[in-house]
Amino acid sequence: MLFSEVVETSAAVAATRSRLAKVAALAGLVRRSTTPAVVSFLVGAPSQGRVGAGFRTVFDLSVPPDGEATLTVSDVDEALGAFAGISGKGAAGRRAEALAGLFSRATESEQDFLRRLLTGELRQGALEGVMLDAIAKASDVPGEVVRRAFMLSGSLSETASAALSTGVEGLSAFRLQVGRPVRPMLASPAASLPEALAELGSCVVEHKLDGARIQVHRQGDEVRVFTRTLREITASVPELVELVRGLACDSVVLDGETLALDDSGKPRPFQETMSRFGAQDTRELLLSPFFFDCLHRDGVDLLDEPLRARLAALRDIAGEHVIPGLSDPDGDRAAAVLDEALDAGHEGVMVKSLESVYAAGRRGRAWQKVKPVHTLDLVVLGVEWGSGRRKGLLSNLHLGARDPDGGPPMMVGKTFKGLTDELLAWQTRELLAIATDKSEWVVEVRPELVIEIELDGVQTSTRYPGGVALRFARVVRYRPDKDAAEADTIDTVRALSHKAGGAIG
Ligand SMILES: Nc1ncnc2c1ncn2[C@@H]1O[C@H](COP(=O)(O)OP(=O)(O)OP(=O)(O)O)[C@@H](O)[C@H]1O
Repeated sequence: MLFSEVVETSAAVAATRSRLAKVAALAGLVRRSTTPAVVSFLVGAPSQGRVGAGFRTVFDLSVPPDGEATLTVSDVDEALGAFAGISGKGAAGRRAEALAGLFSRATESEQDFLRRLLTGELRQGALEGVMLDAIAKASDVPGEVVRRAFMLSGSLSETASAALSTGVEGLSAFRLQVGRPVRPMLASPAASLPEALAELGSCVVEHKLDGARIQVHRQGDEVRVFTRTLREITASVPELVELVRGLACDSVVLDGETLALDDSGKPRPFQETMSRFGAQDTRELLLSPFFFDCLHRDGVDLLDEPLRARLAALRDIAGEHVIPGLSDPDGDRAAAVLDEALDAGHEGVMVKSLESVYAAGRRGRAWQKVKPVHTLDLVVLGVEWGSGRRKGLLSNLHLGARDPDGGPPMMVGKTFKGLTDELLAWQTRELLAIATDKSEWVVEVRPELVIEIELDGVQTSTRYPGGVALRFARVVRYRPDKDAAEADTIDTVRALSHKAGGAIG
């Protein structure tokens, strides 16, 4: 298949706002291609990862050739694979040469696509859901079956190949594999604790800790740790690896939360926990794990077992490292668990149906979160230069909600409240690094950074494109553990405006 077909389909998908049209265009291409790379290219996830700003000079130097598109998808896939394999002395120069070689064979629109693909500016992160529908359509397999296979494999191209070649049978054979992370099960907000209890019936009420999600896989002595976005962080968290190696089992997959505690056992700020996952080694701050689920134990998959059975396995294996919780409490005792969690400095509680299976990658009603403070995770679209005490610093943030159909995020408000001096300095540095346009007042940025915003409510607005605006928004923190494809959608924001007077709390 010619690479230009991928480029054209991508442009067609970007140009339409209709989800059905996007699915149809993607399905057409997936049906005609046998190369898994097509799927990765279309969702903007090249297998060799992204390149840094240094490569911009290569892009600038490459002269668009005249003439026909001749590059095939395999040509590009091979070239990028070879590029990723270059390492050692003088690697930077040789990598630049390899890219320049690829670019010299590409047409102008292909060069533009490659440039955006490699720098992460294709902005198609949210296309994942649309692509799953397209794979289902292209292979004539029910969407549910495709989605489950993807959640278990974490790979869109693997899912697409299996769907096209072996259909339902092949996809149903996908199993959890110890060592390969699965998409975490997610929670929905509860209206209130009593309502969650009434809706779920037999349930467990657990502390909701404010740390970072971890998924731990152990096979024999080998332990691997992954984040919420399935990024491997094994090397950064040796104390967790050591602890899991000491548990009494041969193989296990555990889901949980990790955070740094202070001497009195209270959680330290979220930023400090996240700093352990970065490039810097800040190991003097030890992380503690709190597990809340067990997906596999000694050769047996537990995903399809009810939570009651998974928790029994978890308590057996992880004992003192299990998150505090209470099964089948009455209303008063559940309220006491919530008070206890808040007193301990945690966010609230999770209420989970004890009969529910582990729905990987799904945000259903089986897990409900109860927190007194309402927050949204939004994408930073731009930021205004500060004045007075904040002169020289990027201050007033432009906030966007995700378009669930893969379009660009929609602005829903601005805020400069809640930013500490430290955060102001940090965001000035980080936002300038991803700037796409700078004027005297505003710096526009690539919509990549997710920020958690506390708000009093949402009101209808004619000023913003989504028709809604945040009321009294303030910054809680940045969310480096989430990417833009996981930010809250415009539908979630709009739903808040339907609450009485738009006020929440
Ligand atoms: N007992 C618990 N059970 C499940 N998750 C928990 C628990 N305690 C803390 N968590 C964390 O809470 C998260 C869900 O709540 P919340 O919506 O506040 O977090 P989020 O990361 O903003 O959103 P989400 O993960 O739902 O997209 C989980 O992903 C997990 O990291």
